[in-house]
Order: sequence, then structure tokens, then C-alpha cells
Amino acid sequence: MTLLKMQHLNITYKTQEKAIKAVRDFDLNIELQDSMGIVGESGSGKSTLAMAVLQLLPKDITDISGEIIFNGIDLLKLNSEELKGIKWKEIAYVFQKSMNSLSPVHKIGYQLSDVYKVHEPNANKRQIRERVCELFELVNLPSRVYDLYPHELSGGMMQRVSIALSLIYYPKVLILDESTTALDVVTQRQILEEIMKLQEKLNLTRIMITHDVSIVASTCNKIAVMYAGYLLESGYVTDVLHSPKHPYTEELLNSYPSLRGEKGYLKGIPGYLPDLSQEHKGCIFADRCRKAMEKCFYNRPEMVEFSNQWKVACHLAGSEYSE
Ligand SMILES: Nc1ncnc2c1ncn2[C@@H]1O[C@H](COP(=O)(O)OP(=O)(O)OP(=O)(O)O)[C@@H](O)[C@H]1O
Ligand code: NI
Repeated sequence: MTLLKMQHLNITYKTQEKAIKAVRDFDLNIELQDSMGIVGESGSGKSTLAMAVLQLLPKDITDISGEIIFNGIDLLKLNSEELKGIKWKEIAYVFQKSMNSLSPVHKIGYQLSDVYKVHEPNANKRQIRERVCELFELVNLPSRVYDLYPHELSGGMMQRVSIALSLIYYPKVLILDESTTALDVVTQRQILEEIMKLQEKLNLTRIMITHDVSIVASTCNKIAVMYAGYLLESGYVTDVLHSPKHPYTEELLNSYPSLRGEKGYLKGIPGYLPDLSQEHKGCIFADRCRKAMEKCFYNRPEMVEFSNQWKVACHLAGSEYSE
């Protein structure tokens, strides 16, 4: 069952001098209890896409068209009152910089209680403390954290607090934006494992945003590969990461040697993201693609579904199959 469906989504930032097309012609289906990893280089539009789901983008400088359908409702059409019923309760979001968003002058417990009271104004102190400590337990935090200040916590504990906060109303969908990137490898691994356990325990549908393909490989069942605002390939991790059809996915994988069993250093993909304010013809990746053919430069490849939700937008992948 499709829980969240993005359709013909286009998101543009209007700055004084130019219009930056951060998300373009984007279609993606997220099924109930999927764990969807959205990957792409920095600037490819991942956070923009995620923030659009809950209308978190600054309205005065963004143009959005298309639909984001959740449980049959177009989230982009909801007014702020209607959104309140969805935010936190149905869909929760752990921000890319959520570690910095806690107030330094209030105790952790106080800050979580404040959020809880937004929807549960009649809850008494004891009930609130119980709920918050229940959440702490879910994310492996000791209850003494309730009485600590943010500066008294390690980066890993802070991140657990952010995750606990996002779960305060037991949402159906959890969106995590680079939630473990700033942590050391061991802490990152622990938190990722806890996130996976949580998903099972709470029947969550999870969207995981990261530039790290290895995180998707180890924690997600599906993957969506973004580049310069476009979706280039999506499908089950077992298909896409095993035998990628889009040259960009292949390059991304090659830049993580450990995924393919080779030893070596992290290689970047040569070249840069294109200027998102410029119009362009053809495939958005053609300039950097080692396999580009002439038509890739003037003819935009359509998204083609090969099998079981495996979709690729590449002329090469198409021709391979028609042979
Ligand atoms: N408020 C804004 N005003 C103008 N341009 C913006 C704004 N926010 C983001 N952008 C631009 O939109 C594009 C997509 O940015 P976004 O943050 O969504 O990428 P990302 O994939 O999440 O990158 P990262 O991995 O670095 O977080 C970038 O070119 C960025 O510069
Ligand atoms: Ni981002």
C-alpha cells in the first residue's frame, strides 16, 4: 500500500537574482513500512524535498507545484490548521541540524514536555515525565537525561534526544535528514541499529536522507538516487545497489569502495553539480557521465520501470533492455 506519493513535484527557490530549481519533475512512491533511503551529493535537493512534505520551506521564497499525497490527502493543499493534525502525529521529521535546535538554557526534559503539551495541554507533570522517560528508553537514553542541559550531553545523546522528540506522538512516518552524519562511526552504527529496531517496534515508515550510500545499503529496503533535483534511479536496495542501471548510481557506489569489497580511498565523482538556475537540455548528468552518448546531451531520458518498482531515467539503461 502506498503511504506517501510524490507526483510531478517541482520546487524552486526564488532568490533576488535567479530561480534555483532544487527539485524537478520528481515522482516517488513510498509504501507502508518502507525504509526509503534518499541519496545524492550535497546540493542535490534531498533536504528541500523532505521539508516540502510538511510545508517547512519558507513560503515567500519558494514555488512548489505538484502533489505530495499522504493517505489520500494532498499535503501541499493543507492550511496550517490542518497541517497541525499531521505534523508530529502522523509525520515527524528529524532535521539535518536538529542537534543545534535545542535551547541551551533549558533542561532537556522541559523542552520535550513543551512539545508534548502542544497537543496534550491537559497532561499533568507526572504523565508528561512518564511519557518522556518512556521515549528515552526507546532510544536508549537513561532517565537522568530529563534533568540535564544540552551542553551536558554528547553528540550521540543529543541525537537520541532529537529522535525521542520526533517520536513523541508515535508518528506513522519518520523522516531523518542526515541524522547520524556528524557522529563518530561507532555511535553512528549504534544509533542506526536503534532506529531500525524502533521502526519494527513502532511499525514506522522511514525516509532516510543521506549522502552516504553505505548507510542506505545497511539500513534501508529501498533507495532513491537524486542528482541536481532529479530522481535518476529508484527501487529495492537489493536490485539497485547490486547492479545499478544508472551510470550515476554506479559512480556513487564506486566512490564507496567498501560497498564493493575493494580496498581504497573514497573517490569523488569528477566534475560538479550543474548550475541549478540554468535551463538545460538532455540528461542532467550527461556532462559528467562517462557513458554519455550524443543524444544524452539533447534528449532527456524518461523514467522507465523495469521490474518490481525498479525505475531508471537513462537512455543507456533503456537500450540495454530493448536489445
Ligand atoms: N533557502 C534557500 N535559498 C536559495 N537556495 C537554496 C535554499 N535552500 C537550499 N537552496 C539550494 O537548493 C539546492 C538544494 O539544496 P538542499 O539543501 O535541498 O540539498 P541537499 O541534497 O539536502 O544537500 P546537503 O547534502 O548538503 O544537505 C542547493 O543548490 C541549495 O543551494
Ligand atoms: Ni540536506
